[in-house]
Amino acid sequence: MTDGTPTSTTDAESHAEHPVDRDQLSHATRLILDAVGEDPERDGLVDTWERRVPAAYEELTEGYREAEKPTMRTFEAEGDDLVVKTGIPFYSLCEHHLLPFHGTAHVAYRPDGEVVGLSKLVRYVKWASRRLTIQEQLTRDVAEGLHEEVGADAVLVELSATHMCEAMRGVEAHTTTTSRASVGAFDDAERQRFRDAVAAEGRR
Ligand SMILES: Nc1nc2c(ncn2[C@@H]2O[C@H](COP(=O)(O)OP(=O)(O)OP(=O)(O)O)[C@@H](O)[C@H]2O)c(=O)[nH]1
Ligand SMILES: [Zn+2]
Repeated sequence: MTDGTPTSTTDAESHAEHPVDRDQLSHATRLILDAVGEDPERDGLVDTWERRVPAAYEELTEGYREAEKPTMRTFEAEGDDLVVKTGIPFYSLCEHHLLPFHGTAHVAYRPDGEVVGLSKLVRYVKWASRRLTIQEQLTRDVAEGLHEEVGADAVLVELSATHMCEAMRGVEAHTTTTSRASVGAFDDAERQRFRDAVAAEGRR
């Protein structure tokens, strides 16, 4: 359980609203190509630094921009039974190597008079993932973000991910890392229900 606050500070609130500077991204990409011994002017690479990489980075860092945050419409609903959603795919970038880590998110929340559209849980995880971060921080960002957005009593989040910085380079091991974060309290029966739902997802 990730109860402490991770040292990484990648939550959206810690960043001023900052539009992407496409020219700078283009310049930086050209420098990287040059630095690794490529010819940025060869046919196959001109569009890469001029257009493709800047556009890709703009998309992959949408999580810094509140304007891109999904609208979390809620509906009044009676009852406080746990809502559990498993198997949400996500893709993020590690802040250490700028390489992807990706996997599956599972979220649960106890409603407090309101529920949120189910697709919004998926959209929120995808949006929050689009930052440079570490897995533990992303897990906490999703838990705290959903708590605030949904107005839920309590939120529980589990992420399972594979890190390309471990798989493609460095230790060169394709492993799975699991992290959890929660806001509010859950009783034993609720935790068991969450574990059962996650386990059932793993068997699908
Ligand atoms: N806790 C945590 N560590 C991560 C995450 N993503 C990458 N790392 C680790 O960050 C560490 C960075 O270690 P450093 O020694 O600073 O960098 P490095 O020399 O590139 O390390 P190696 O990857 O071991 O080659 C590595 O152990 C990575 O596996 C993450 O999401 N959470
Ligand atoms: Zn990394």
